[in-house]
Amino acid sequence: MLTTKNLGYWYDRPENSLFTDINLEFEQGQSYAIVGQSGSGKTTFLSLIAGLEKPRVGEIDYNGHSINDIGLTKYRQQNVSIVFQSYNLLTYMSPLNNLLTAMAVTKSSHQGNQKYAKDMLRKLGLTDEQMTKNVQRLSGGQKQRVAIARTMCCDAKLVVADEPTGNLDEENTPRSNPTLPRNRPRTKSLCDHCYS
Ligand SMILES: Nc1ncnc2c1ncn2[C@@H]1O[C@H](COP(=O)(O)OP(=O)(O)OP(=O)(O)O)[C@@H](O)[C@H]1O
Repeated sequence: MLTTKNLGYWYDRPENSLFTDINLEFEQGQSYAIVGQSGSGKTTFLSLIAGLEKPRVGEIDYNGHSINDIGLTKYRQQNVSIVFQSYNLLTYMSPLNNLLTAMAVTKSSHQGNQKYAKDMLRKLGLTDEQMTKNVQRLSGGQKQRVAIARTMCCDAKLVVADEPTGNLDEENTPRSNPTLPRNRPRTKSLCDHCYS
């Protein structure tokens, strides 16, 4: 379980806090959606629970241990996989090599298993031809699907996805495609002025 305790964050000055006193519990095996207006701090909040940034105030516990005490790098390496808004793919490589590299770096149980990586890319709708050409030659939606496939290959205990379907068409989003995960997210507003 992941718990946030009185979480607060600001970039420049404390009086410009993006959010304060965020107390949430995320249970194992569940999907959650964080919703809010543009600029309300969703990406910032995700970067805190992914261990990319330290909170200014409060604490994040993972299975009863402060992620600060675990060490943010260790916490990330052992538990977290991130689907970034901007994909963060290795642009000089093919989709397949992106997956194989991530599987090696994270010591995935599927490390070195090309068939597993290819099957995952196929599941996400990439053709055999697309998976071996440079990722720079893919569309935004195709890159996003590679980023999702990469996450699925890495045995992560916690997947943090920032607008993972933002560049996908209707057919490739869970709402309209019954073959994609349909876990209904529990919706929570990030802060008072957000809508849900
Ligand atoms: N590195 C930074 N330095 C200073 N301010 C930042 C930085 N990153 C984000 N901000 C500001 O913090 C606020 C929240 O940004 P964030 O990206 O977390 O919002 P968001 O809710 O994810 O937005 P969107 O839905 O538009 O992606 C914004 O006003 C943004 O300008």
